[in-house]
Amino acid sequence: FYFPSALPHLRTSARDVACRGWVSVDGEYVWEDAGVVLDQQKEAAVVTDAAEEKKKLVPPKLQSGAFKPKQSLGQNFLTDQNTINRIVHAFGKDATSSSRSADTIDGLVELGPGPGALTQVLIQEYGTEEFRCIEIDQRSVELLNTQHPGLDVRHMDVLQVDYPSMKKELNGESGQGLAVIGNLPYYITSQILFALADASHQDAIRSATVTMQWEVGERLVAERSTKAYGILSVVFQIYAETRMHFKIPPTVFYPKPKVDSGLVGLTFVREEALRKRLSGVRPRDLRMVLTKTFQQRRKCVRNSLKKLLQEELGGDLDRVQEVLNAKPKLPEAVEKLAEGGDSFAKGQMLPENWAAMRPEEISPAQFIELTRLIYGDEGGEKGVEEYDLGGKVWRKLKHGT
Ligand SMILES: C[S@@+](CC[C@H](N)C(=O)[O-])C[C@H]1O[C@@H](n2cnc3c(N)ncnc32)[C@H](O)[C@@H]1O
Repeated sequence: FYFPSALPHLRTSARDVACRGWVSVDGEYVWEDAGVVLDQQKEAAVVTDAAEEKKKLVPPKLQSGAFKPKQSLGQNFLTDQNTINRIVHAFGKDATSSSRSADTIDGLVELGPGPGALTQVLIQEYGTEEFRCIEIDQRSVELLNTQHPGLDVRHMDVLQVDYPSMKKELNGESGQGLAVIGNLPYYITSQILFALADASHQDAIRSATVTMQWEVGERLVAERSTKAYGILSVVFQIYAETRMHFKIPPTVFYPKPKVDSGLVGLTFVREEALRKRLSGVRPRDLRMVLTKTFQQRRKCVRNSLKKLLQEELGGDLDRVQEVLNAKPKLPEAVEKLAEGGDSFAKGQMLPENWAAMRPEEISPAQFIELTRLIYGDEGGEKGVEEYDLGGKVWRKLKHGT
């Protein structure tokens, strides 16, 4: 940032453009803004090129002293317009990529808009009609209501959002699903992501473009046999296509976090495709297998699953041995998919020595087969097209009723 005192030689207007930023006053940070910005933005309205218009935006001004960031709410506000624009651009790509047919976004949800750095660009690009914001801090709700009167800002905890209802509200039963964006509060990143996975059981989520601590992002996109590979990798690589867009340094936030961040994009597979991937395996059984195996990631799955199997099979040791020596076999439907070239189904078969493998060596698709060996599947009455995938499987129960 540049500050007026450092730029005495500039013409007033040029200096005013440059002198916006956080300045320390009496040991407290306040947002300094020269006041000519709004006029300049009005002038910019004559520029017809949308990208050019975005460049003219500046992160929102906060009333000095009125909105001190709260660490307890994970408040690290974006202060760099270029980063903000890049995040919104990546969001557009995630929300319209491959697995969904329409390329228009008809339900947009921002999680934790704070003072509205992303919000104002999103409004410029997509309008307010099909846009919802979820924010727990009343100060931000008031600020956004004043600045964007047409916008629907809900004062609530992001972990209590009912995404399927919101999808119905915004785009009816048959819509494309919600496109989610957020510079997330890092203290609840994985709970937010798991809530999205749960909502995707009802086809409510189309995509999520979210910032997070760099290391958490690495786990989401990690390949097997790497240090970062774990439960997050398995779950989200089954439920979505995941990508790391770019690294975000601490310097573009106020206050600066102690860690690097990353922007991660998830394009959720549609419910129908998710059912094909799970092929009758219940998500809650998968969760149990993942928890038990990754709890002891150095051990082979034979050892970590023995106890689970004993519990499940009422202590019958012969049955336990039988399952641990079982030869994997794909269900017919999955075999057909694999023959037809479905790349997920192709990689689903477990090798014969599966019990001697460590969890980090087992791919997301193979974890589905491992779960089938332990728990069986819903091959029964309802068939794989209809069985209940569950409402709150992945997210911690303590966060909801
Ligand atoms: C990292 S800040 C991002 C703010 C703004 N989007 C930006 O980029 O400058 C996270 C935001 O999430 C909000 N938040 C924190 N916990 C929340 C919760 N449980 N439910 C809803 N919003 C929450 C904070 O108040 C804050 O505004």
